[in-house]
Amino acid sequence: MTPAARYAAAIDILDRIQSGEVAERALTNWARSHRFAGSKDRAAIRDHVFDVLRCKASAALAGGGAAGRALVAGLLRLRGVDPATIFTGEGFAPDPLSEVERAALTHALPDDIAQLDWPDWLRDQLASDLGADFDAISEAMRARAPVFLRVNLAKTDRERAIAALAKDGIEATPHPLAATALELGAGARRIQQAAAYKDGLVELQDAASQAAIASAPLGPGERVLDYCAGGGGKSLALAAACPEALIAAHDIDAGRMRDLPARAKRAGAKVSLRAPGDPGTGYDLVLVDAPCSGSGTWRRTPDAKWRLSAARLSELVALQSEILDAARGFVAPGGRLVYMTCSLLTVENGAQIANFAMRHGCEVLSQRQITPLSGGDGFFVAHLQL
Ligand SMILES: C[S@@+](CC[C@H](N)C(=O)[O-])C[C@H]1O[C@@H](n2cnc3c(N)ncnc32)[C@H](O)[C@@H]1O
Repeated sequence: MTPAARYAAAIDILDRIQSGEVAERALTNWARSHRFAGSKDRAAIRDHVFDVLRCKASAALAGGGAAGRALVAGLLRLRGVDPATIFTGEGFAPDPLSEVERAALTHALPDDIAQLDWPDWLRDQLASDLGADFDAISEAMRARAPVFLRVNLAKTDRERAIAALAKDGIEATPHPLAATALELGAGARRIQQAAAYKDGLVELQDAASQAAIASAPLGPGERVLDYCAGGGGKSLALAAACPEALIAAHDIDAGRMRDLPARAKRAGAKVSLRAPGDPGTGYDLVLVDAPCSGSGTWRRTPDAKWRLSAARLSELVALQSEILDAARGFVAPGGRLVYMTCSLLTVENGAQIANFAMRHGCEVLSQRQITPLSGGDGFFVAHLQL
């Protein structure tokens, strides 16, 4: 496909998303009905769609409308590319711009246009929560997120992992957020085919998650429960950080942990699985990586940004509070609770923890809000002494 034809495909897919289809499904359905598109085409089209979704409101303003054509033309304009060079109508390129469309592309844009790319109902809350960093974070959230790896210290070290990745043509550099973090450059898309990945020397994990795990040092023989383990990313990171700790993984949905045994085998990690509703008790440390808005990860899942509602956020806050109360019961006397979210919102983070500490009269040992200004996702971690 030509570069312009890929934009035409993105317009088609954006129209489907704008009419209510979930982004991933719209991309899959498009690929199924356009079998001629190769993997490079599909990757480029996906990038265009996600680039627009990250900046959907500002692209709509710049392009003069909310349909796929206006969104793509608006994004090109925001990037300093003349949309007329893509909308040529030649081959499979989008049809030429009409006069009305051209006129819509000329009006002036506000200086603080990045602030538009938050849901309207959430903007003031985020502005208040993020304070002086609001503008810079608004801008950062409109760019693609880097790809990060966690070096599996149980099998290798950072320098050897970098050398192993280089053999497969993948460029990796240490990232300051965590001692285990590598940021990928050229070749990042091939990571799952790389020997270093297949051999468990590295895992895909955001640098901010790695920093949060590094803040929870474990001792040999300590009993740890990863209460909301999901796919097990945090369990594996804990096991790599302290192979002598006894890690148990639990999730209310056993299906979410389906791949964990295979991932643990590849990583050479020992993680025992608990049945849903039977997490066990008497743990030295209970980790709650809670279900949340995901607002810190919206660079990777921009569709979710526009789908979150105020009602859903309230439900999540109530669920986090219930989960924390339940998790408290699994901690041994004198043990610790570590709470994490990939959210930027105080209501899910600092306020959630302050309420919990007040309800149960426990001490907040530390808390940290990581933002995309550090390079990784937005992430929150708090340590509580019970
Ligand atoms: C943010 S995800 C966890 C991600 C995971 N820790 C990782 O690193 O890949 C939150 C998880 O909490 C689980 N969950 C939701 N409600 C729960 C509950 N009441 N008790 C335990 N787990 C729950 C969800 O099934 C989901 O897998």
